[in-house]
Amino acid sequence: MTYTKYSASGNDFVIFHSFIEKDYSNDAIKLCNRTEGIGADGLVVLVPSNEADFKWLFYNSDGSYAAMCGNATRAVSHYALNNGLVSSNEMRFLTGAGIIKSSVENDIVETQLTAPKVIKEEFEQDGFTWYLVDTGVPHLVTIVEDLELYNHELSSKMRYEHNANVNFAKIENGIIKVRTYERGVEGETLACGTGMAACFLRANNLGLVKQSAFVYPKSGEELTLSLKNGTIYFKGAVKKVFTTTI
Ligand SMILES: N[C@@H](CCC[C@H](N)C(=O)O)C(=O)O
Repeated sequence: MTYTKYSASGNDFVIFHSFIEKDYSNDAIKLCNRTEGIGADGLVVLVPSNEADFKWLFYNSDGSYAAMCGNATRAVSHYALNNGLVSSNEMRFLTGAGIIKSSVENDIVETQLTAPKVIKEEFEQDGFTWYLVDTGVPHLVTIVEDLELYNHELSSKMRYEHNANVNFAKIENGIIKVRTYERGVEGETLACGTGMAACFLRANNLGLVKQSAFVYPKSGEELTLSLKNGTIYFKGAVKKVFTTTI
């Protein structure tokens, strides 16, 4: 079997394609293991679809299934074009959260995420003001003055109480810096696309950023998030790290 490892702003994935649609959660646990496997935050398997160019099956590194992963939408688009699974640099593919549209220009990929849904408006808990939104998967967002306020224990507690990923965001001069605790990785990752989208939406709702903004995750890589007709567009570079046959 041939596997490709990608990094999308530091959020890393093992990707392969197959004609067989089945449960790949055990493969995710083995392949994503950083000591005995390839090592990644998630596994994505591309399978055929009658409705779109292809369908994806996404798993977190602990084997849990997730409906969406923003960074993986960018990595997978690049992979599909590079492996001849699509004939054009513009494509649409089916995820657990719905259809994703994307376009690839060299290493820069822009995807249109699924329409966001607010789950819970502003509420107070443990000394922070939170907002809960589904940008394909659920995300808690709190806006802080200092990203050093990111707290692993609190994030882990909030994650289980709300069954959501947890984001701390700092907004300064119209740019957003984000730290995310991810479900299914059970720790902080270098970037989370749907998390950045949730922080961007919250900041836009509060009037702190315009319809388009630069967002920097923990890795420091630059992403552009834009809001057009109620949907979020997510743009940035991806990197194919290596391909291996095991
Ligand atoms: N890293 C992803 C999100 C992956 C799914 C998430 N961990 C969950 O289980 O909700 C992204 O870039 O959006």
